[in-house]
Amino acid sequence: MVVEREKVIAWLEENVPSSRVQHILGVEEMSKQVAKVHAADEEKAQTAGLMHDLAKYFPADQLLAMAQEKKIVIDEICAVRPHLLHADVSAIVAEDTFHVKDEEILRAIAEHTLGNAEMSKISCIVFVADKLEPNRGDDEELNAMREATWESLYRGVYQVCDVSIKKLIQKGRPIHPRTVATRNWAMQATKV
Ligand SMILES: Nc1ncnc2c1ncn2[C@@H]1O[C@H](COP(=O)(O)OP(=O)(O)O)[C@@H](O)[C@H]1O
Repeated sequence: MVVEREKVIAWLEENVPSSRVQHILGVEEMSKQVAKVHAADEEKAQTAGLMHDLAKYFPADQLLAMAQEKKIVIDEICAVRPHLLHADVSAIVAEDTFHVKDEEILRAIAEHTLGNAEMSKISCIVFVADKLEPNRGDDEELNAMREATWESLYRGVYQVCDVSIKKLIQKGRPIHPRTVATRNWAMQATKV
């Protein structure tokens, strides 16, 4: 593995609640499996899955300060909801604390919540695994997205975007435009 897995798990056990560690391990495993099915680098997918939520429980002021220090663009929605920066900040922790240098892994961590148009396969894999790993539950909607993902990674991505957008609308929350761009891109990508 690119990083020392046991060290990351020990760090997570200190910094996130045990239910979140279970989710993270679920994302790690599902990322590896999806990578295998879709002929992507399994080790990179697994590493990005393991590290995607390092900063999940950092307080808002810490997320904002770390993002500012690294010159990450803090747009209007992230300014109002700094929690969305946990993805970018997790990539910072992966690089600074665990010395991850691989750009594809770092991008996959940074893109796991909002997605991005033109995502790499590794980014797509972590994006869907975060929403679909087994600890997320077992209802019809989740299972349909899982089926789609095994058949076509891009179909999985756009279906996950659809459901995320639908849930944000139901809760009356703002929708980050990057997730809309991700949906449109992934939908197009299923046709080529
Ligand atoms: N595309 C988006 N636009 C705006 N808010 C979002 C978007 N995606 C997720 N969120 C919000 O960000 C928070 C964290 O999302 P996420 O990391 O996916 O949640 P979790 O892993 O805890 O289920 C949630 O409150 C969610 O509503």
